[in-house]
Amino acid sequence: MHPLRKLYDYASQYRRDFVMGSIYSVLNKFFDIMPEVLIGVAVDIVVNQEKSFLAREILSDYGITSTWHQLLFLAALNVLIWGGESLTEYLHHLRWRNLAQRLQHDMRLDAYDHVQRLTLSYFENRKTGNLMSILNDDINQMERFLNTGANEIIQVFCSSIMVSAVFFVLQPTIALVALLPIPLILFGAFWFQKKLAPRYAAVREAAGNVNAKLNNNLLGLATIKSFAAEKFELERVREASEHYRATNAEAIKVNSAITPVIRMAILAGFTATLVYGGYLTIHGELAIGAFSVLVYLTQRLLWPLTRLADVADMYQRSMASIDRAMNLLRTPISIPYEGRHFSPDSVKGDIEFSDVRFGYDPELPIIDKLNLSIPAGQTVGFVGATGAGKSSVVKLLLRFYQPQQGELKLDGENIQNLNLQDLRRCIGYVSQDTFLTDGTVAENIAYGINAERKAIELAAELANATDFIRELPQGFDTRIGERGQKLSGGQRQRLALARALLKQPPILLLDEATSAVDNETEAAIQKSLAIVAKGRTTIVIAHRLSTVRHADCIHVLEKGRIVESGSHDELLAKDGSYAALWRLQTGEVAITEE
Ligand SMILES: Nc1ncnc2c1ncn2[C@@H]1O[C@H](COP(=O)(O)OP(=O)(O)OP(=O)(O)O)[C@@H](O)[C@H]1O
Repeated sequence: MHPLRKLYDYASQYRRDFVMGSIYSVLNKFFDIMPEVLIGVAVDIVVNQEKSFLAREILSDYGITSTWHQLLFLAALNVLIWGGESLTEYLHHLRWRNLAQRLQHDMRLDAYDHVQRLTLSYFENRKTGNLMSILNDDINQMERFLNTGANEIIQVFCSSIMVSAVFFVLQPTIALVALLPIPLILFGAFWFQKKLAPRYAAVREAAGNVNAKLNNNLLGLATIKSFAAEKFELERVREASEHYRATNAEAIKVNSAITPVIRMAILAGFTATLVYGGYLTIHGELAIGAFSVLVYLTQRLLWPLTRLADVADMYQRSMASIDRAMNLLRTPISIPYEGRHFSPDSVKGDIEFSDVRFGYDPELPIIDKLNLSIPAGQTVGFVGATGAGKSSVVKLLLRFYQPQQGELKLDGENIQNLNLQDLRRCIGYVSQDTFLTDGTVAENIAYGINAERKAIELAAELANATDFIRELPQGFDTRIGERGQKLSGGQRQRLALARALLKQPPILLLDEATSAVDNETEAAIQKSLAIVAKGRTTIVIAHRLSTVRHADCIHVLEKGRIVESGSHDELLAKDGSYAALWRLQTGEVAITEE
């Protein structure tokens, strides 16, 4: 589908603005062309006086034939026309620019809203910087197009038609001569446009790549510095930027050729009018007034066509951008949000995995035949080698991903039938890579909810974060920098934990939530969690076995399958891989604790 068609469908609520903007543009062009016609009429009045076209055909009915009155009439008409031109100029600018502003605002918000709803796997195959460039540059380009480009296209088109009409009325043979270059010009413009389309698509892609590179590097500055890789990265940015320059150069090469080609065609039309029209006038076959109108109008007809180059350029750039933005907006959301609404308070917390099979690549399952039942209120631990699939299990529960086979149930209902946001609202999730925003400590703990200061402080207390928060310059009101970079890893983790606890969710998912804190702090957190976890279903993932040893049940995962399950003591008694891991971590021999 053509990008304009996609835009038209998208902007259905703005169709009135499109129509009104177009009407004002057309009227404005009409008023803009009229002065040239009036010049011809003025010449005609001066030359033919009482026998002028105006006197004969229009004013004689009203008894106005004197040259002076004709000129006064013409002057009044002139004022009206200029007034009309100024008014429609104001109106078309107002319409188009307001439309551009409102549409870019809506589109940016819609696109962002849509991007937020896309599944995580969508982002894994794309570069953030590229998405940023769609949300910023491409939408801005669409704004520029509507600001000026749409009006220009309409006016170039209108002036061609209007001037051609005047030509045919005045002198059809000259009209033919003068208009002869137009098909050539239009053909040339379309030909160039076709050449430009893929080039501008490549330019936008290259711009996205530069953005992606810059974005990635700015996030990884500490690593770049620690590897003294500044030069290496500069080279990589240079490569991306050079590619952008080169693709743009390709487009410029084509674009720059348009104006000269069009100019030559215009020259042919103008010369023909001048010579042939002059010849007819000298031989009395064409009135002087008509001749002067034709000469002026040839300019007016053909000259705007040189703008075709810029218009075609902007059009193609904009189409490439609109296409990218529209495609983003039309990307299907593969995990739908819709489903049965429910309140977190109504959730008991029974979780069941039955025969679940899942792989990020469906051909390569990393979880297979997973059957697991977690009764409401229990605390369950997941341990196992790195890459065994522990995090993937909780991500399935959050419906970040969809299993290829089997079912996940919450309180006996397939989670696919539940409203996605309601499901997530009843889960407190602390991920391995905590995301903190550039706000205060309190704002970060109360992320996404309205909470009183007392509740925030209590959550911080439970996450054993109060001591370090009090030592910050403004305590709970200290700003922690982008991604919380002014805090240590362990401090960040405790804020993330406090944030999950503040929600008081019926289900808690803690994925290595305390991996970065020292043993003493962890022990303190464990004590709080033992209280918090009462009445909640809690899943704890940890490499440090001391984190999960008090869980009601511990599952050992290997290559996406549960190979051992039981309490800490039962697993030690089994003397399997859990017991071996315990020995490795503690140096203790495999004896059960009595
Ligand atoms: N987004 C992803 N796309 C493709 N493969 C992935 C993705 N996330 C994880 N994997 C792969 O899936 C497997 C399981 O990963 P998962 O994160 O579930 O392991 P884990 O047991 O939690 O590991 P760790 O203890 O290191 O956190 C790994 O082989 C990993 O490489």
